Amino acid sequence: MTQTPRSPQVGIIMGSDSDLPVMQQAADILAELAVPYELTIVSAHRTPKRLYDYAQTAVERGLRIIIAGAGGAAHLPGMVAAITPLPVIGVPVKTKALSGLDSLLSIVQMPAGVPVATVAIDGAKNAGLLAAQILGSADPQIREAIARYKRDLESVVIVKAAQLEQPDP
Ligand SMILES: Nc1c(C(=O)O)ncn1[C@@H]1O[C@H](COP(=O)(O)O)[C@@H](O)[C@H]1O
Repeated sequence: MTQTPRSPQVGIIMGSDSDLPVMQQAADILAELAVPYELTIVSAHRTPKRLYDYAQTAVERGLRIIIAGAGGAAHLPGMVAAITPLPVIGVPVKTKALSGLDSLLSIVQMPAGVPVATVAIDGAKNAGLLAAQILGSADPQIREAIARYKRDLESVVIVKAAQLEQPDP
């Protein structure tokens, strides 16, 4: 399991290593914001016992939020949410056959009582940001890192707008 040095607060899981190019974006933004995370592969379909153990021990291992990404018949986020009391953010991973609409609908259409906060198809970066924002609501250091990130985002757009508005020499 890939881990940052401090005890992880966010668990990032995915159904297959083929999801890694997408799910790595959640890890990257958490690293940028200095939020400790762990990252591994867990599948409701292929490793049901591992899924149960992961979700069942998440709280005692110190996790505060779980980001779960999967493609196709993406049952992983919902099954994790069924087992753990922690908030779960679902990432629908784009598929070849149905462009990720299958993943999106599998994750977003949860029955009442078992929510999964679902981001856009391949929206792993936003999943990481959302996890940091949830943690930041009770952690001033993370909140400040998010505020800094937003200021940077704004500056980039302002600079681009200024370049665009400049008359041709
Ligand atoms: N949707 C799930 C689950 C699950 O929901 O438990 N486990 C694997 N998968 C998905 O199957 C797709 C194809 O997997 P492979 O590339 O390994 O064949 C992946 O996007 C994975 O998330």
